[in-house]
Amino acid sequence: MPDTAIALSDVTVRFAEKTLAFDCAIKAGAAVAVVGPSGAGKSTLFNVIAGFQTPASGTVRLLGKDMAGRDPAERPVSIVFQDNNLFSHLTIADNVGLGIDPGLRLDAAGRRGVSEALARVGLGGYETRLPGSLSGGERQRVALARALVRRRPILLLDEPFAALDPAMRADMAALLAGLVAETQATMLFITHQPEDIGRLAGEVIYVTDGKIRFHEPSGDFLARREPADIAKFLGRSVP
Ligand SMILES: Nc1ncnc2c1ncn2[C@@H]1O[C@H](COP(=O)(O)OP(=O)(O)OP(=O)(O)O)[C@@H](O)[C@H]1O
Repeated sequence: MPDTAIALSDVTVRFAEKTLAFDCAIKAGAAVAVVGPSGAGKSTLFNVIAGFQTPASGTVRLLGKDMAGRDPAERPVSIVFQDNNLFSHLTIADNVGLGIDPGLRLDAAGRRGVSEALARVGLGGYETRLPGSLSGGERQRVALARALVRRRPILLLDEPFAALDPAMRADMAALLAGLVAETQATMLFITHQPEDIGRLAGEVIYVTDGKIRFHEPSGDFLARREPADIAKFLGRSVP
């Protein structure tokens, strides 16, 4: 596998009101927290990597290959959206099975993969239940199981902890840390909570105003006393 999992060079995204610009290189196997204020461009960065947003210019290379013209399904990426996107009328097993085949034509190995992924996220035995009977945290884990069955080497998680209470946040972080260690996936996750960085990330990308302002080891980021917006985010008193 190439050393660099994700490389964005001179990527720009133009919306009516603003232009966003991304440059970064992320090593294979890295666990990266993507943080920054609301509206900074974090989700757009994910959409560019996953192929839901086509850049106006620049190059997106994943695992050494140029992704120009490749649809999301053709990329080595799984993305878990913030609102987890489960279909309320489908069972949990079918919701996960969609990750293997959008037409839900699963053979025995596929069905076994679904059950294994559910067990992996702590939801063994939930196969026949419907999303409406699950808690927010459980639904989030179903979405994660659906991403896992796709077995893509790059995993993007948009606020995986948002719907979880503090104890469940710690459980989810431990689960994700175990998964990354086991699968050697490259994982990026968006969070608004500094404690998630220390739990899970080796490095931090700080996005503000449509740009990657810092990309550095988690320890360096968590020790920052400036600039003021990061000190505030980290809960330090700002003079
Ligand atoms: N499809 C779109 N059309 C126009 N503007 C957009 C579109 N998608 C995003 N934007 C704008 O681009 C900027 C970045 O949005 P983005 O959703 O990436 O931010 P974010 O950092 O993920 O925010 P949050 O933390 O609130 O989810 C925002 O100003 C947003 O309004």
